[in-house]
Amino acid sequence: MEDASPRVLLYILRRDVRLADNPIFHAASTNFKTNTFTKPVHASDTHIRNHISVPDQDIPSFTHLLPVYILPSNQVEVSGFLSDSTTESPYPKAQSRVAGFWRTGHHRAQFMAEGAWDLKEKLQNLGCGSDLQIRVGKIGEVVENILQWYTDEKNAGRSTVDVAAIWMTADEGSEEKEDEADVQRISSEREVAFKAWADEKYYIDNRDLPLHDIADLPNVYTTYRKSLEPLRSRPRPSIPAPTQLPPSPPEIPPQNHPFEIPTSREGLIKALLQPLEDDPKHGLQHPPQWPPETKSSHPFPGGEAAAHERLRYLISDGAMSTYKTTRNGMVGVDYSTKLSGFLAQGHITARQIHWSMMDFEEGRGPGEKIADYGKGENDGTAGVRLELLWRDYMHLCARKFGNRMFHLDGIQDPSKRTSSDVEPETHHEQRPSRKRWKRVHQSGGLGDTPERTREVFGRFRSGRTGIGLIDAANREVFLTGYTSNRARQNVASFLSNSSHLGIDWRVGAEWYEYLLIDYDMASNWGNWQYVAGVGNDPRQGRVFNPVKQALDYDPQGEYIKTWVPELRQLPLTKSVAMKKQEVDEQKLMGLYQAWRLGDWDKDRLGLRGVEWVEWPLVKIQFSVSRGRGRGGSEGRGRGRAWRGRSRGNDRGKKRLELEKQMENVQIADGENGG
Ligand SMILES: Cc1cc2nc3c(=O)[nH]c(=O)nc-3n(C[C@H](O)[C@H](O)[C@H](O)COP(=O)(O)OP(=O)(O)OC[C@H]3O[C@@H](n4cnc5c(N)ncnc54)[C@H](O)[C@@H]3O)c2cc1C
Repeated sequence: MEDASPRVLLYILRRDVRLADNPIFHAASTNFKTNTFTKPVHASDTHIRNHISVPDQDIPSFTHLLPVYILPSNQVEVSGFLSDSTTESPYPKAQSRVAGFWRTGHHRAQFMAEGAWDLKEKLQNLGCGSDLQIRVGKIGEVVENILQWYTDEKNAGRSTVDVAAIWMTADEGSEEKEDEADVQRISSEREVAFKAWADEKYYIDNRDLPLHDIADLPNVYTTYRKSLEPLRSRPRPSIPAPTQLPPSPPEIPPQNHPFEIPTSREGLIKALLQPLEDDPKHGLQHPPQWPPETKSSHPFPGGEAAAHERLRYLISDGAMSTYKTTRNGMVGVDYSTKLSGFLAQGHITARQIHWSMMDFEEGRGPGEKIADYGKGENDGTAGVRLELLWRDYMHLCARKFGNRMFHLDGIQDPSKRTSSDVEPETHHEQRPSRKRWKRVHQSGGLGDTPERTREVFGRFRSGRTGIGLIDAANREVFLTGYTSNRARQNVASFLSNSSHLGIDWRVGAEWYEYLLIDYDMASNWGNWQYVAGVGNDPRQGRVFNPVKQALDYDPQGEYIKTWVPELRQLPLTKSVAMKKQEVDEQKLMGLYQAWRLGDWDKDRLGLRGVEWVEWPLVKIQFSVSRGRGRGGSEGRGRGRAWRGRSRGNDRGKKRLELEKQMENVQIADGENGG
């Protein structure tokens, strides 16, 4: 006679919070006894894969599915979930290693909660008894508690449930790998089958890469990209969303003491945000304030539904097709896709984005009114694919270099490099000596003091350095959790480069980890390293001149005025003839660095005596002249020539020809540093 006891498949979710294109949900659906799998739901129906080959021995016999989304206590502060406010959390605070910031801030915490709740509702709406459980704690401990609870209940005669297997999706970070190893060990100790599934949220499936060993990954993105072109033919088909799943088990283990899981989306958000409210100012004397009439560039809630809504909009409104010309923008919602947060949490996959673009390119699905509809790959969709490959590349770099990503010198240890690490055409065989940074807890040996470095870093975080572009970007990211790639590059360069602040780049990366809605371990730490010049790329970092960059990418001062409202009333044009206005170069330079404003403007704007105006952290000498070529050189966006030829760049070019006189960068210090 068949054993009638419920057999549970336990699915531990981390950054795979979606129903569609999720191999685990798909396998649970198709291998469940009453398999009634029917129709997929998303636009890429034509490119779906209904059968994924999983060896039979990997599929346990199960009758119920228990999906559990765990908020890991080392990355997300969980003390807001304590059932009794007088109890202490058993876990150390989820704070960063170097600067001690919370590791997950408001913006991402809320986005994650929204994503989890969206999936919970999706599962419930399948109407087959499925649901998502949310738990907090150390992942291994949560799993152990679940297994122990079922054992105890069975021993006490209150339940007949057995856990048949544990499945989870592998992830790249070292902490994630440790959690996976813990779960595997616990499974093995308790003789429960375990399977770590490949993470399928990337553009090119790892199993299709032309790499025998991760050590073979080229250290230069361009080399990697060229080895994979044409990119459009690379992604695997996506997997449809199941319409039916095994039900949740009859008994479900509760959240372990001393925590309690709220029963509403709002309650979940509140519990996540509560510990962060203790110090809403982050120890900053002047935390950024929301500027009047300013809208976020990232107004999207988290979740699979919102991700697909955004994707559909990008395609049907044409923003995907114009991406190449708008991607260097900084103001508004549609200059770039804003899909990064969804990708980071696994609310959507890169190949789903690819297949939706493919539908458009081949004249299927939404977007009929757009000129490029049905005309194959266009500059915009090709540009998005290139970016998605950057994301893949960062994640592969994380695999190749592992924990070295977090070290001050990154992976730039000459003794560990081989000649094949060097990009042949750039002839950078000679590695420069190690870089040094000003440190926040001890002197970096550069005549700096940690007190002064902390003070400067505080002004940087507050958006009060005196450099318009940097201040706008830092205020924006603080208030919204998002800022453009262009802004991020400038900010990272400004913090870490010795000709500007020269501060330990890791505290910048930690600050971003805290703030970013789209924080992704590999993309964040990889990009910071890349700009700081400690990454695998042979060039020694990207030195961006934020004044020249503002002129190229914010030629009308729109971005700076959006986030630094103190400068909004500064007129940037002057009359040169009847009805003829011309850019007032002097004023524009004053917008980019307010110390350059004349006394009359300072008085009029109420900026006289204001610290970031009168005592900027850095003064960049930069002048404008007519009819002369641009001088100097600087980091170009990740070496992609076309990125530099932005819309803003062309406009700026028409109006102004600049001569860069950058040699004279002064780091304001001591008495005039404020
Ligand atoms: C210092 C610094 C820190 C960063 N931290 C993160 C991070 O934590 N998480 C993150 O997703 N991106 C990070 N980026 C990369 C990039 O800035 C963001 O991915 C991008 O701005 C997100 O906006 P979007 O979705 O509109 O991007 P789009 O321009 O629309 O690009 C499409 C997608 O491509 C991917 N992508 C684009 N550029 C990069 C890149 N340089 N590296 C990796 N992936 C890329 C993203 O997934 C993005 O959603 C960082 C960049 C810098 C310079």
